[in-house]
Amino acid sequence: MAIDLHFTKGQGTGNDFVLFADPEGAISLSPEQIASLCDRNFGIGANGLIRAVKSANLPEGAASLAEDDAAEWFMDYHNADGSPAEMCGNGIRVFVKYLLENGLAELEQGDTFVVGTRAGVIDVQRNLTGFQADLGRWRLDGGEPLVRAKNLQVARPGLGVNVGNPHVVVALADEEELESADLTFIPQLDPQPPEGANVEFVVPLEPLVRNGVGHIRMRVHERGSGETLSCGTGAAAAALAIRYWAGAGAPNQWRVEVPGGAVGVRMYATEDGEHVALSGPAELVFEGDVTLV
Ligand SMILES: N[C@@H](CCC[C@H](N)C(=O)O)C(=O)O
Repeated sequence: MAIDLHFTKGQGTGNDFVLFADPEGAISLSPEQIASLCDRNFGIGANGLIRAVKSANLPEGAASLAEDDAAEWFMDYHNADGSPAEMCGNGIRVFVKYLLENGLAELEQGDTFVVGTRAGVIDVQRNLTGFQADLGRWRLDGGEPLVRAKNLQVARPGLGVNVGNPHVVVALADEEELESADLTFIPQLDPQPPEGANVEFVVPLEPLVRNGVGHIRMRVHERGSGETLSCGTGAAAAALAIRYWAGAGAPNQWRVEVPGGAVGVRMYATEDGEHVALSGPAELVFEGDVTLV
């Protein structure tokens, strides 16, 4: 049966998404249908697909409502290849912007909007550059696999960081090396994490710390999507890894440059452990209608 979708294209620092509203949870797309919508040659083109669905109307939403009954909306995120992902740091800002612009939610300055995701309930607030999302408690997870990428002469030790979804961060020598890495191929991890991982290649900028803020530049190969212009959770993982390697005295606030712009990362203590928050812009670009046959 054909499926008619009214969609919106959105982006945050060049990480781009196809969004559509399905409050009742009535539209179930196959991985192949999602991949065809995200295809840049044969579809709309995007790094991922976001379905806005009421938490009450999908099985994963029950955990969100149990965590916080204000989590009315669930961000059902899929990568460009159709695989589901736990979280998307750039996507959640675009998701909230989409709900607000379409009159599906309200958010006053200073208030917090809560969103259900497969990584738990995420708090989002407006700020000067767009939105800030509290990604919650982060953890070192995934060990220190060796990372190989085309054009990098030797394998490098990475650091596994989980910020709701899995990442491996690798520090490169300098910007020349960062530029020359060929990310059209999936970076090889040894050992390979069973769930796969997003892989961030990072260099510190000079000077690393300015006015108490750390500065790094990153490129990313996203699990299920390939190289993208930005990855919000990846930026958070990269800042956490660089701070870990830098040791005591490293800042808790970072500016992460990505090919599509820059995002902010902040680590702060809470009663339930250290959280990491991500801030950056969100933009809705165009709308359209598509029929999936
Ligand atoms: N681009 C996202 C991350 C999207 C999910 C990721 N590819 C995964 O599979 O974990 C971001 O901005 O965080």
